Amino acid sequence: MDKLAEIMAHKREEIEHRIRPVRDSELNRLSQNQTGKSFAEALRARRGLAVIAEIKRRSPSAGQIAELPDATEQARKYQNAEVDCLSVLTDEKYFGGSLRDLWNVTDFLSDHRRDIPCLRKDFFVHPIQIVEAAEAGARCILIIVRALEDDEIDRLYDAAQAAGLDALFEVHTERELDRALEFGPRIVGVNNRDLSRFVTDLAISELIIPQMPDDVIPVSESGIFTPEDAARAHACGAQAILVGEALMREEDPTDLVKAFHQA
Ligand SMILES: O=C(O)c1ccccc1NCC(=O)[C@H](O)[C@H](O)COP(=O)(O)O
Repeated sequence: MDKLAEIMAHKREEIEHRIRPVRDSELNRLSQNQTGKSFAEALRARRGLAVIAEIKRRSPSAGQIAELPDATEQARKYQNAEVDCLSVLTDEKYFGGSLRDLWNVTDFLSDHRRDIPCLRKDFFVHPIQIVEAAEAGARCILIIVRALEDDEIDRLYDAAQAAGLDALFEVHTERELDRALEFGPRIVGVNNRDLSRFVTDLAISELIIPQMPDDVIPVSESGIFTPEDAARAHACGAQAILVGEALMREEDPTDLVKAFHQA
C-alpha cells in the first residue's frame, strides 16, 4: 500500500468513533464566530509571494524534524517573521501534531492580537473534522483530491463553506487539477511531493500552475528550501508557497521568510 493510502486508511479508522451527523445549522453557527481575515484574503493581501509557514515536528519522508514541546514557540517565531498564514499539522501518528496544537496556536495569536489565519493540516474525510477545525480556530481545511471520491469532496467543501472556512484543494497531476476545478475551488495547492513515493520536484508546480484559471489562488507546496526554489514557484505563477521543513530547521526563520517574500 502506498503511504498516502496507508495514512488515509488509518485516518478513517481513527475518526470512526468521533463520527456523528453534522447539520448545516451547526456549521452555520460556527461560521458566525469567524473574525478577522479569511485564509484567502491573507494570501491575496501580500504584494509579492505569500508564505504559509507550517508547524511540522516530523513526517514520513523526512523523519524527525524538530523537538517542539510547545507549538506556540514556533507560532511566535513565525509571527515575528511576518508570515502570511500558518499551517498546523494536527495528525498525531505520522506528524506528531494534535488538535491541541491548533487550539494553543490560535489562542496564542488572538492573545497577541495577531490576525494570521491558520490551516488545519490533516487528512480530511468527514465533516466532523471541519467542526473540530472551526472550533479550534482554523480558517482553512485541506482537501487532498487524490485521496477522496467526488461525493466526499463535495460533502467536505460544502461543510467547509457552511462553516465559513476556506479549503485548500491539493493536487499533484494535471488530471487531479481537472477534477479539482469541477468543484469551483478558490485556492489550489500543487504538492511538489508525490505522496506515494516521496519524490519531490518543483517542475510539478511549473507544469500545473500555469494551467490554473485566473480566479484561483495558486499555491506551491513542499520541497521549497531556498529563495531560488521560491523564485521558481513565483515565476510559474504561484501566489503563495507552503513551507514546512526548511522553516522548522531555522533557529530564527525571519531572514528566510523575508527572502521568500521577495523571491
Ligand atoms: O511530508 C511528508 O512526508 C508527507 C507524507 C505523506 C503525506 C503528506 C506529507 N506532507 C504534507 C505536506 O504537504 C507538507 O508537510 C507540506 O507541503 C510542507 O512540505 P515541506 O516544506 O517539504 O516540509
